[in-house]
Amino acid sequence: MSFIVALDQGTTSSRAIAVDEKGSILGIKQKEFTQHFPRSGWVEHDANEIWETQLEVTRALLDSIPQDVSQAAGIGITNQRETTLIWDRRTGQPIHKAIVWQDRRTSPICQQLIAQGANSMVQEKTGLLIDPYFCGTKIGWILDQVDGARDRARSGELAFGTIDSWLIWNLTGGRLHMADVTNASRTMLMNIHDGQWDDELLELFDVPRELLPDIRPACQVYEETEPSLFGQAIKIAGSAGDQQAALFGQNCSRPGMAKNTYGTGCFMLMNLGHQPQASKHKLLTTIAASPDPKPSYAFEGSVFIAGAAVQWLRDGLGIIESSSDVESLAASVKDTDGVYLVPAFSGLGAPQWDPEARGTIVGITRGTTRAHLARATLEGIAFQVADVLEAMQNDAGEKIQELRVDGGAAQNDLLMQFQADIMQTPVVRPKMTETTAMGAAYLAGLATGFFPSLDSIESIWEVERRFEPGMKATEVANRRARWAEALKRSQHWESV
Ligand SMILES: Nc1ncnc2c1ncn2[C@@H]1O[C@H](COP(=O)(O)OP(=O)(O)O)[C@@H](O)[C@H]1O
Ligand SMILES: O=P(O)(O)OC[C@H](O)CO
Repeated sequence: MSFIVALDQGTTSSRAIAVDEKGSILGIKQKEFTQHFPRSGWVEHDANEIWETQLEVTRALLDSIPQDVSQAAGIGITNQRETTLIWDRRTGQPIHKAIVWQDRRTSPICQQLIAQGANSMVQEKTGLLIDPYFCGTKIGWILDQVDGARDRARSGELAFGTIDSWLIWNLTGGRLHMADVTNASRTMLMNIHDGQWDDELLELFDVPRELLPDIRPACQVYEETEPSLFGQAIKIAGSAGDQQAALFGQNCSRPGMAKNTYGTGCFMLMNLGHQPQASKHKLLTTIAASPDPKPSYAFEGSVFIAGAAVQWLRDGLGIIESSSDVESLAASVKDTDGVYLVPAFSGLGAPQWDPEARGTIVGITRGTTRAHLARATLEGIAFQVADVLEAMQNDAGEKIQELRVDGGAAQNDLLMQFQADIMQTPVVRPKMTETTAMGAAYLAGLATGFFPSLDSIESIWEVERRFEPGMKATEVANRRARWAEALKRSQHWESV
């Protein structure tokens, strides 16, 4: 029986998953890797460690399943997006650690570009808003900081890539330097209307074209892996940024369908079909993953801190032992007793886009306990998501019928119920929780013919639980007004 391998290279771990033609998972291997925080607001990854952990889990997966490597129909890749890497084409060695999507070091450069009035051109071409989140200013930072890098970039000695590019480069032994179009749409260098690198953007961010990979569709047989890596060559047949892969894995195939992933951050995407609408409410327009050669688009609201706030309760405050303990602790009190927690630990993403915001807790009294803080943390995640949903509905001009959810924190029933209540929209959790990896597996499976058609994958998606909104409208309005006040107090904090 043949199978597909999905490589899911996330912010905190590298994973490999094998899937059969019914969409059942044959095996999963996962390994965490080191997070580097060299300064306040900086986050880096060692790209060699990313590749080594990805290779290790893939080999371990292939060893653990009964099938032989020769039965692997293809590999699909999905990855943390925007994380920026430059390496030497000759040695294959990075010239600097990868600058992670969460990193805020280029905030002053972004503010300068915004002050110059560059935002409207950038938004019109890329669907993005100028922010340190994206690759453009990160590439410039590395080229300016590493001795001789700009000259070497111009002479074609260096290669830039997001993590999809880096994995494919290594999987092919340096034969292929490509980025899939969904990842390329997050660099701030690609025009989403023609799917090409854009000269005006390259000039604005001072990025030499010689650095850049070829842009390829998300669903295509690109190349084969180096035979020595897994004992024999396997086709690399699909690649998408993890949030676009999750939208595809959640079967949000029709315009208006939306999903939200609760991982380190929260990422809500809504299918726009073939129409690249511009947001009026500070959402992003991005390329969606699709087997259709005609480009598909999505609105995205990116929230930087979600599950990471629960990790902070665990590692920073030490008030829970594991992330899942937050649910019982939060459920031990009936409400937050007026406490609001805004988890703006690395600024605010959508819909505020305020890199100067910082985390805030308001409403603390002598009676506040760790349980109230735990509950306020979960509610803070949900309020951010509700703000994004509202912006998305305003942009779309229609109500989103249901929100499909996935990611680590989507397992938290209390959070999901509060989410449905505060958005007044049903929340639907599927049985298959590995939607990101499944999205990559579907892309590779469709490109190789392993999955014969879109219909064959649609039947794989099934509901596990539906959370119906139950809170009274007056209470929702009151809670959201209080949240808006708390949010105001966190904004612009660094520049106050
Ligand atoms: N039961 C839970 N309640 C709330 N948060 C949780 C729970 N379980 C896991 N998390 C959070 O989910 C995140 C991990 O989810 P995952 O989807 O693996 O994230 P990522 O892909 O960003 O690494 C962590 O930040 C963790 O704190
Ligand atoms: O690796 P994740 O799941 O935290 O996702 C990160 C996003 O792709 C960042 O844009």
